Amino acid sequence: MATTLPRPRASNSTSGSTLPVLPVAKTRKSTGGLATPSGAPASPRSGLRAPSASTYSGPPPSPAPTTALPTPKNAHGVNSAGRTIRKTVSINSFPQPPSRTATYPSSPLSGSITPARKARTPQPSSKLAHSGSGAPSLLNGGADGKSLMGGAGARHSDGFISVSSPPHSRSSSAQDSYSTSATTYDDPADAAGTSTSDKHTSKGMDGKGNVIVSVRVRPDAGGNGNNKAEGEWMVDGRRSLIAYRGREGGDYFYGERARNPLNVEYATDELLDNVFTTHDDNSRVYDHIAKRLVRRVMEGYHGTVFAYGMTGTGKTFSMQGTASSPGVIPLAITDIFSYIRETPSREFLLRVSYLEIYNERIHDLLSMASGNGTGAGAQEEIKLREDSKRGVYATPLKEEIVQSPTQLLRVIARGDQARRTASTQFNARSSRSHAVVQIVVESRERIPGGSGGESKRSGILPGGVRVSTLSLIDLAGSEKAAESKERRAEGSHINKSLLTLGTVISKLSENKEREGKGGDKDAKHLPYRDSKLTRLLQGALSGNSLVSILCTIQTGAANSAASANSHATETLNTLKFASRAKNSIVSHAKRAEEALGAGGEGGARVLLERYRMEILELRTQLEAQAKSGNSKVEDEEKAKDEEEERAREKEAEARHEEQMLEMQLARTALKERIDHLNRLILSSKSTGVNTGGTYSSLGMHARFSQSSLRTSIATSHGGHSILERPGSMNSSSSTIGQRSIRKRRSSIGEQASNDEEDSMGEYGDGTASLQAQNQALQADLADKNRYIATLEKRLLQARRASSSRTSSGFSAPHKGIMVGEDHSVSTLIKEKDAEIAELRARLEDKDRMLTALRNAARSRDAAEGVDTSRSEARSSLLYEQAASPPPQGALPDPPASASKGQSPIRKRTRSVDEMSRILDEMIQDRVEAGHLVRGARGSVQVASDGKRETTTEPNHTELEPLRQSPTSILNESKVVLEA
Ligand SMILES: Nc1ncnc2c1ncn2[C@@H]1O[C@H](COP(=O)(O)OP(=O)(O)OP(=O)(O)O)[C@@H](O)[C@H]1O
Repeated sequence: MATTLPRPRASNSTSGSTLPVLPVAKTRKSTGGLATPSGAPASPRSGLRAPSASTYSGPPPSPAPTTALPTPKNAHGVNSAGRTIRKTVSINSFPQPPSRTATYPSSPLSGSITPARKARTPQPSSKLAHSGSGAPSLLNGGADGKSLMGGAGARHSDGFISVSSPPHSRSSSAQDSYSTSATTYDDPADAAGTSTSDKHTSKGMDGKGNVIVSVRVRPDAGGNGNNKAEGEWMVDGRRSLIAYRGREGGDYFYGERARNPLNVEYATDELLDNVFTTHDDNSRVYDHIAKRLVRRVMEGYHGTVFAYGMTGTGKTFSMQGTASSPGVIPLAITDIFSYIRETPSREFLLRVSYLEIYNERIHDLLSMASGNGTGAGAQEEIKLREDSKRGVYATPLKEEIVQSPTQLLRVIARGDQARRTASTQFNARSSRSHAVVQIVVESRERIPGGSGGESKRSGILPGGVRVSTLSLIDLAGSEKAAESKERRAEGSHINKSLLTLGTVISKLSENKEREGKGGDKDAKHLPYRDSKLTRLLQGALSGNSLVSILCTIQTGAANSAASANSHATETLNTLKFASRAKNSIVSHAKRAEEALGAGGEGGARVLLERYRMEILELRTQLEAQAKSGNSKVEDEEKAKDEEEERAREKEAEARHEEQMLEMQLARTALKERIDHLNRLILSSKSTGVNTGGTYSSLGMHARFSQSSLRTSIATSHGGHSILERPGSMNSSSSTIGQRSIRKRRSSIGEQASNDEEDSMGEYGDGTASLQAQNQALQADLADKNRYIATLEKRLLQARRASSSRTSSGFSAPHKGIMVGEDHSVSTLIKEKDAEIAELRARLEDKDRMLTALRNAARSRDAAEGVDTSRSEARSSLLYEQAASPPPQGALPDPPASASKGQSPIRKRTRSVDEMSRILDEMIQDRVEAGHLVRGARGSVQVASDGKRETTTEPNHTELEPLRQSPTSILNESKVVLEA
């Protein structure tokens, strides 16, 4: 837009300008003191405080702006009260702007100012007449705005200003800053004739006026800017002026003065820019209209930013922006998180909701499936409620807690997707609903010391939770009747709600006017409930929050004159709305009170408090768990150790038991063995067995073969002839018989003194001797049987133990030991089996011996009745057959009487012979089997060591080693067990 400002004229006449005098709007009363009369009492500076020297460390402040400001040549137009009385003002009345290259002080709204910049003397631009007021404004005070996008955007307000955005500085405090609240709009409130300056000064005195109204001009789509309609408009961003030269034209001034006595940034009464030209980008717009407000919200104030304007004029573009030029919403989000990052003294919780009002119905954009509101049908109806703490709010509404800018942007983008848009005559993607993003900021003070302190929290915090809300609203655009029915229906709802908004603002203005006049307390009814939009905005409009209204217009128009006219009318309506809003909304926003605990505004809604409590609770639980966990772990370890110990003990016990059993078994076996051997020894010493032993020995002799007998005799007697000569069996037998008798005689003789009975039995009563032998053998048999029974019992025990050990041995960890033990046991069993077999064999022998003895006894009895002569003959034959006289010491010569008849001695001799023969046969069997070796002098020996055990008949020779060294046998058994 090639708007050029006319050169300032000497007088601020309301006419005579190069441009037609702007028509005086009905409601418009003053331009707000566009020209500040020289020395006018209503100087914007009035009431300003000088920067505090104590707080200012930079270069000396610039001279008082008033001195720098050119004195307006016409002081008229301001009545005695300082109120602008001009109804209209021609743009020609503006002072001559400085040259295009003039550098203006950076807008305080656009960022912090370096001391050098601060010290800069206001340039002529600041001398421009304006209607800035001195009303302090929280929104203007901070003035730390700097474009997050780099802030390098040059101001090309119609080519007049080229100012780089000052560097961004978070450190510049927005607190306690003030700004003038200015309006150029002659609204009804000014009807009383008070000068704008005065009015704003008074506003500044009462601390109100936290409202920013800005106007943004959208570039023409064609970009030529040469059409007639556009030519009727003049936009001076530097002076925050929009002038229309068409019908019902006028000047609309939106400038403000920034004052910040507490902050050196704004040492002077600088003009704040609230009119954005087609060259201003989103970043700059954000810096001026929302940055400070966002900061205030972070500090605990409620804030509302909304874009108002005709369809297609750039509301959505300003609020959302594009990827390359983010709008108010994304930039606010960035600033919110920057603030959190740079405020370590507090902790924050953010939750966001996003709703739209479409056809007078509220829809939750975060609960809807994306796709132009297609999911709306499934939604529960959302209603507006009001309570004293929260004001008016929509419910039920989904709120999402967000932790990063990206997350927050994503949530909002999701809502955007669900928002209803449609193509209209003026906008290919026209928003068909009012969209409200609400970001709830909860914050609370943190205990100094960071996380370390946090961990020491006891749940009692120094301050409560502050809850503030930032509402970012993109209104649907007002529009003329559309062609489509649907669009018309939408349009009528949109228009109705916007009309209600306008009405509310008008009435607010009227009320304010009444209040100003003092008396009329019957405030006009404010029709907030006439539309969902006004109802939702009720809190903001009634002054509970800081408000920034961005009105978007488009000066260019469609080609036709008719559309140009209607467009101009719409634009003028927007401008009027902006002016009225500026003047009527009186914000008395206060920092939200800190809710302590679960009370206050927060109540259940203050999630920060709830989460904090929950965290504390969980932390306590965690600590308790950790403690119990530790002790549990300790207990578990202890229990485990104990269990292991027990298992080890058990195992050791079992092993010990087994070992004990083994040892016991071994001991028992050894005992048995010793007993057995002892029994054997004892039995070998017993009288009967000893007798029998002689008997046996004789028997064995009898059974020797002749050859062996011969050899034996030859060996024994040094080759006596008696053995040399071949003899019959009988002779041999006789000889043996003689020898046996002799031996027996000698043996008996040896023992005669010890055992008379035996001697008697031998030589006196043969029957008695046989009986004794029989008894001895039976005793031996019984002994053997007992031993067998014991061994069998032991064997059974050993087998049982072996099977139990084998079964447990597989599960036991020490299988090797068990296997070894099994082996030893099996060896033992084998040994026992062999022993049993041996004993059985012995038993058999004994049986046979018994049989033989019985036979012998029977033979003796029979012999008693046999013919004596025959006996004698046999006897003589016996003696005759002997080749030589019996050796000395052998059988004694038969007494003479014996040969004379049947004497009992003879009979006995015969039966003894019989027995000897039988015994000889038995011995012979053994010898032939290789078990025995006939020794010299008729003794027998075990054939070898290995066979000693298997000797069927114990005799002196066999038992000798046992008698000598029973322990050696024990050792031998032990070795067997250990194998
Ligand atoms: N300042 C600007 N610079 C460049 N393009 C702009 C500007 N303002 C608006 N536009 C463009 O104009 C078109 C309409 O803008 P936008 O949709 O923001 O209008 P609107 O006021 O939201 O309309 P509606 O009320 O119908 O939704 C878009 O294509 C947008 O990119």
